[in-house]
Amino acid sequence: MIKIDHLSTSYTTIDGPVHVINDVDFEIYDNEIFGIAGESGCGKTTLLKALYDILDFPLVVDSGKLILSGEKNGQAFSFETGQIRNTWWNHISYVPQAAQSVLNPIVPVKKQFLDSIPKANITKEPKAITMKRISNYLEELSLSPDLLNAYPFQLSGGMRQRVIIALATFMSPNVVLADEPTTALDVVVQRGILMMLMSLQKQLKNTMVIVSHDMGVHYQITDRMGIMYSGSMVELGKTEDIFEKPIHPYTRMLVGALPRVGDKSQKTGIPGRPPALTNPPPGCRFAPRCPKTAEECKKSVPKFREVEKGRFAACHLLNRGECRCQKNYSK
Ligand SMILES: Nc1ncnc2c1ncn2[C@@H]1O[C@H](COP(=O)(O)OP(=O)(O)OP(=O)(O)O)[C@@H](O)[C@H]1O
Repeated sequence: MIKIDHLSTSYTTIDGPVHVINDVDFEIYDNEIFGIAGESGCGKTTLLKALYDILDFPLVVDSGKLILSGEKNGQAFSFETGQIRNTWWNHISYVPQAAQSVLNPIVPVKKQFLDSIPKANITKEPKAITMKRISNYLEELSLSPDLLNAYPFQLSGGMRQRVIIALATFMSPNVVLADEPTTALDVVVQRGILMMLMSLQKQLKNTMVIVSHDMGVHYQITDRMGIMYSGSMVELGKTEDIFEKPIHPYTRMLVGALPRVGDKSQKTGIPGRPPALTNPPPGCRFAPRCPKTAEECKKSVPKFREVEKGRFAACHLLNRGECRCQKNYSK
């Protein structure tokens, strides 16, 4: 499980701190695919970096912490912010954005695989055995072991993405974080990557956290999801509930903008733009774009709270019983 405990982070810039994650507080459970959605620049990648403990200058934690805990091979573990990096690959791994360009193009895949295995694990067995395990693992993922002798520049984008996912999951980490795993791939390859992630999660029975701005990706593979807006979590719940009964006006507009089979009505985007994180409005940050803005929304920040069991949202309208939407999207 990952507990995100009232986490706030900022980037240090010459013009002062840019507050990107603001009092984010939720849990990601064991054995689930959790999605994080939201417009470009809302802080999805920053949150994922914090989950992976890439909290290096200029990104700093202002308050709160993260706890990664669980059990692996019968052994309980618990790591906090600052310690999580000591267990990279073993308990948590990361498929970064634009992962296809993460592999060194002129180093054979085999060497990159071996380099990714923590030293403590690799010295326990002869290299030939490790290589055999890697080959077997690739075969399990329907990838040819011949890939190990290839250089990344010889592989297609989709194949490089599969190799990165294989690398990230080889040590059976409890948590795999994937940032936009299907971006920049054609739809057929995208589907293959999504299927690969889903079947890996079933096989490893671990937790996957998928960041994507593509609501279709969340609809297809996530069990629960969180919607971020301007550095905060505005809604969280089971994916099917988010699509069927969105609560927050932002989620309603996101879901309402999706094309549906048989629906010929013209789709409109969300008017306006998210506020600059350097100069956000007081109160609810969505208020300037919200069709239901009230005076209260302009003055105070709505609390992110449990609205019904397992369902969280941050909206003043909830107090007035107005934040409900008709069933409009079924899974
Ligand atoms: N190193 C940095 N210094 C200052 N600001 C940064 C830095 N990195 C990111 N930011 C700012 O933090 C905000 C959130 O960025 P982040 O990459 O987390 O968003 P995102 O939701 O993942 O966006 P995208 O979907 O486009 O990847 C953006 O406004 C971005 O400009």
